[in-house]
Amino acid sequence: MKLLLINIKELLQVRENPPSKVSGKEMNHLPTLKNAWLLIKDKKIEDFGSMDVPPKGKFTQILDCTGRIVLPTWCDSHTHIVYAGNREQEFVDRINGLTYQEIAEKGGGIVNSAKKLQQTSEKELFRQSAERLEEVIYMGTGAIEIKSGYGLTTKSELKMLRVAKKLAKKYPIDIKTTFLGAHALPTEFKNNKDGYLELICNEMLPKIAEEKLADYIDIFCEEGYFSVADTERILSEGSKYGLIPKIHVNQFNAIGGVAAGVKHKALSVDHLELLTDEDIKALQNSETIPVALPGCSFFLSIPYTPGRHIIDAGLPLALATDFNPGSSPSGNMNFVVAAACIKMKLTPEEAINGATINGAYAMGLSETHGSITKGKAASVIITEEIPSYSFLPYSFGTDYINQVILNGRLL
Ligand SMILES: N=CN[C@@H](CCC(=O)O)C(=O)O
Ligand SMILES: [Zn+2]
Repeated sequence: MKLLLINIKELLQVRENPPSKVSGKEMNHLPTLKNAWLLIKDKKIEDFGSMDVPPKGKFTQILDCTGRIVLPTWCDSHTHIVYAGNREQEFVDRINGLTYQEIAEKGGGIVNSAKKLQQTSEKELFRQSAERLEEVIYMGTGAIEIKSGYGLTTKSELKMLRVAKKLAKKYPIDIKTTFLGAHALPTEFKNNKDGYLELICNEMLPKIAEEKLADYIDIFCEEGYFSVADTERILSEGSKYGLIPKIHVNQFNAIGGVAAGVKHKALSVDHLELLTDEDIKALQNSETIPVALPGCSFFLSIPYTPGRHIIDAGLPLALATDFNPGSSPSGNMNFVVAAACIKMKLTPEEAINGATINGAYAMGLSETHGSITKGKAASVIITEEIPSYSFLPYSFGTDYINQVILNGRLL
């Protein structure tokens, strides 16, 4: 199967020898090729070039992309799309004056989602999650990370991860999974945090490792949830099973979790709505990538991650949706890119790098995703006819995706 895209107005993120991530000033550079063609062979990118030198040979299908921009699909490195029901009542409660923390203290929040998920069968959980996955695929997401963390019992955490694995089997999108048992204290362990941590370490982790259900280990390092010491313990325990750390940190308070993440060689530290100079220092000279989740800031009306400051400090930055029922019920990476430009003052080039090549890095997919490179996955977005790539974040809220190709498959 050879699929040829011709007359592409502009092919974005074209890299012959792609770096694993881009940092600081490099983030403002988005390599492109105007008036281009792209050749896809089976599931991979075979070649690309200028229409001045068109490719020779026979092709199964030719797509004329006149006026359209083509770019790698979004890499959404932080989601919780496997969940049951929704939490729109909490949304209304917040409009009426309660804070996210107050709602959690009253038994809402993560524990509320856990209650719903525990009562939902695996089949129904799959059905609900598949609907969301299909939605994000058509919005241009070609690789996605999915966390557990709404189970909070061994049975339900396993149920979530099994559903994520089944989604990976059924859909052409690339999926990485993360075990987030330490997302909140379940009601039964309200006054026994150590007991719950024991359960995670002695029961959940061995089972998850045995069934090979997760690539990463995560924890919500935050006041009222898990401390830095808990974080260190869970990350080292996960590492014993080969799970690479990725953490939720600095969402509401900066308590030293970023340095702990770096110390444990976390692949990413996510949220960072609050960031200290010490955090920035800890991240410099590390391989850990900061991940901003502007959809969460928008939805909860909390500060935006200081992305401008992070990039100006020479660091890389990835962008993700945090799609979840409580703090960001949207998996729209197009909106995330727009919000990063509008609210975090990223240039369109920085935002597109954050959502493609750096997103791929934040989910361990640098080798196969995030750029238009020979041999990488043929997962691309074909836009509608638009004047320039800056038009995508500029016209926030409007869908300008014409077609999505995932691993060579035209959807
Ligand atoms: N902050 C922790 N976890 C999720 C939200 C969980 C929820 O409210 O259901 C997040 O990334 O925002
Ligand atoms: Zn999250």
